[in-house]
Amino acid sequence: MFDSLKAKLKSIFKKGSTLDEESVYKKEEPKQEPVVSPTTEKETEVPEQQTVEPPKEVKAEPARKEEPLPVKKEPEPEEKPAKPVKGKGKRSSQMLSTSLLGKKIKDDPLDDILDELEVILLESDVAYDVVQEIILGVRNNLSGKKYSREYSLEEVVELAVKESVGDVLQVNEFDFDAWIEQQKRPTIIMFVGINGTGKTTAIAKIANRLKGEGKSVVLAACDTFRAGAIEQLTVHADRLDIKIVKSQQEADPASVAYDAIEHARSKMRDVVLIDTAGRMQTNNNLIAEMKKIAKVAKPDLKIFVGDALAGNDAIEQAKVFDEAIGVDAIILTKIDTDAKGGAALSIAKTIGKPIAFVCDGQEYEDISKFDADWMLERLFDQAEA
Ligand SMILES: Nc1nc2c(ncn2[C@@H]2O[C@H](COP(=O)(O)OP(=O)(O)OP(=O)(O)O)[C@@H](O)[C@H]2O)c(=O)[nH]1
Repeated sequence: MFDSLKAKLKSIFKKGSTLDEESVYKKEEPKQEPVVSPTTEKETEVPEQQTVEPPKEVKAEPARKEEPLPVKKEPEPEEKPAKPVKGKGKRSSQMLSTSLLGKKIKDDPLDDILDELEVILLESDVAYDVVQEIILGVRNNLSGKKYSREYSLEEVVELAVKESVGDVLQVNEFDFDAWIEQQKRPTIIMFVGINGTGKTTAIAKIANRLKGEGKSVVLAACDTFRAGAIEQLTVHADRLDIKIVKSQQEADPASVAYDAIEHARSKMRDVVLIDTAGRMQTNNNLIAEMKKIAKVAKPDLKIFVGDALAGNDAIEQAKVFDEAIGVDAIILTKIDTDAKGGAALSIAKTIGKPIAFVCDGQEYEDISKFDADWMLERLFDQAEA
């Protein structure tokens, strides 16, 4: 998963270690007052700096003035924050130097690294606007800042990139489980997307998940365009022992949705999952059909299912469905075979809709809730393994 992007990012972090740095030294011996660096964000070290006063034994030996003890040239106490815990919650600002000593990354080599990062992200199918936002974030995190000597530049660059990517991912998150608990019964969820993206499989995975939580589920086989689609959903319904409402091929899909919802209402079922036809998103009939189903079924949630491998195309498809019926959330499939990660990184930001789940295989259990930490762990922490 995301292997190519991970490997390329790793090469960028390594370049961090060869970055030109300039050491920053104090201009003159500080007096006893602590000097606060402009980049200091926490004053937690102040007490330590105040105790820089001579240790006890010096006080005890005032007479030895004639032979001064060698004064340490570097009395400047470096701040001692905990070593970075790679991953969760770490901010690059915690690596900033709070003392007069530190190191700064020079701007020219930083520009080279950022240029390379831009190419890597674009090659990985990250949407252009999202790439620019990530680059700007990294620049803001690194440029002109003074870092504690405690960290290698490799660590500093990695954390700056990770933080910037995390900011882009954190735009909006969607807790499906919490959401569904607050809904009326039956809750109606409609799935849209072009064919072959894994829509039917994703519906089966969600159905299995809901069933596992004790909810009763009805499937609505509204892809009446393709006979195979009805059969495929029926196979899942049988395997999962879930009710399916279906009709003949070429029946009106909106009427199938209506029947499924009526069935769920009369039998007091919890959730109706509506499968819809695929085809290309540019097909006007398809879009008209989606609008009609949405009008009749009045879904509580409309989920766009996109194939992660499609990269920027998945984003374009999502836009079309969003304009037509208003998408509320996204499921990205086949993430297990996606080396680039571009769609996962940029679809939510570009469409302004959250990724609810990602699917990473063909088994019912191969579905995970998506959030920024999930993505960051796979892109960065596993890259160190
Ligand atoms: N590797 C992998 N394969 C998947 C995943 N999700 C679905 N597939 C496979 O992708 C193929 C298409 O999946 P479907 O669920 O039939 O796709 P669909 O969007 O319903 O397609 P239509 O019925 O043609 O509209 C199937 O072979 C699935 O087993 C996934 O997360 N990972």
